[in-house]
Amino acid sequence: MPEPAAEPSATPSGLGVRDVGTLLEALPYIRQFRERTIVIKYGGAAMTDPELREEFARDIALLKYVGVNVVVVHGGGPAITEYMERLNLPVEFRGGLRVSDEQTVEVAKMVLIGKVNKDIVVRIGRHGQPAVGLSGDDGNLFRVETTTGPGGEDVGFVGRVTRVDTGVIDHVAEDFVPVIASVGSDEAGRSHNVNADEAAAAVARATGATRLIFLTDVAGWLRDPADPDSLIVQAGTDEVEQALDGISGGMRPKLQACVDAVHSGVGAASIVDGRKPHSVLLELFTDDGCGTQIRPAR
Ligand SMILES: Nc1ncnc2c1ncn2[C@@H]1O[C@H](COP(=O)(O)OP(=O)(O)O)[C@@H](O)[C@H]1O
Ligand SMILES: CC(=O)N[C@@H](CCC(=O)OP(=O)(O)O)C(=O)O
Repeated sequence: MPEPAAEPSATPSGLGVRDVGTLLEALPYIRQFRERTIVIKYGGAAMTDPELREEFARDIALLKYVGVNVVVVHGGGPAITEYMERLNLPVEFRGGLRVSDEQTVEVAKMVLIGKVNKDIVVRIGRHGQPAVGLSGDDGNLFRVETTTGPGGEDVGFVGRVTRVDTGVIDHVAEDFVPVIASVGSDEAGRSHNVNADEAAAAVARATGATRLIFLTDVAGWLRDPADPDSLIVQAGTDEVEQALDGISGGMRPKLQACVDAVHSGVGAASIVDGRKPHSVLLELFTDDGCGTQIRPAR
């Protein structure tokens, strides 16, 4: 069979005009985000599929390479649940937060810091940008306070981030990509489990980030959670606040985190589909973006 004819406008490298167009479209955004801080919350499906994990690491390496001060904050809820079940420990969520006794916090720390964090660090490093793993305890990064669920439910040792000391992030980010696991301690040194969406918003706020991006396992904020085509492409913080009471599951802490971040000066917060390869790059470097973007109220 004859070889398919090359696109008439293809260059000797095989790149077509359309690909060059994508690069040109990205250029003003690369310029806009150069030397700016962008916080990426990593979790959900993008973290469970090995191929997507690799693509994510490559995208983060690329961002650092083009001069973006990229900071990764990660969760790993499904991995914690898997280990809890292996250890025959009960798994319970209230208001989107894991009910965490002392043993649960211990498992969360082992899984997030020991396993998930190191996996991300190794992958980004293999793509040419050395990364450094941190938790809320490193360099006194987070101070937390015991919190309750959204309806005042007792959830045990779950922490609300009350202070972020960005010193360690600033030092690390000079040469490395900081990768932060969402655990921290209170004033008395007691370890707490922290919802990673909330940790990401706290980091974005404290670092004065230009953008905060959440990767998740749906297309974004859906008007109807059962209808994947009902994506809300853009919303003001006021619209999110009006809708919050009616939103269930993990989308609630995510949208709350978007609102908190934008209220505290982050330019925009986005929720993008982590099942789609390169969703972070599409959101940052294309005119159409990808997923839901939350902006200050008009
Ligand atoms: N209106 C909504 N739009 C999108 N997802 C929603 C909505 N309401 C509830 N959800 C649920 O929120 C989930 C995403 O939150 P979560 O599971 O915590 O994500 P992650 O693990 O990626 O942080 C979705 O898989 C979906 O089941
Ligand atoms: C208090 C609380 O719920 N902590 C979360 C921390 C991990 C997390 O948030 O992971 P995802 O972002 O992957 O959901 C948990 O234990 O699951």
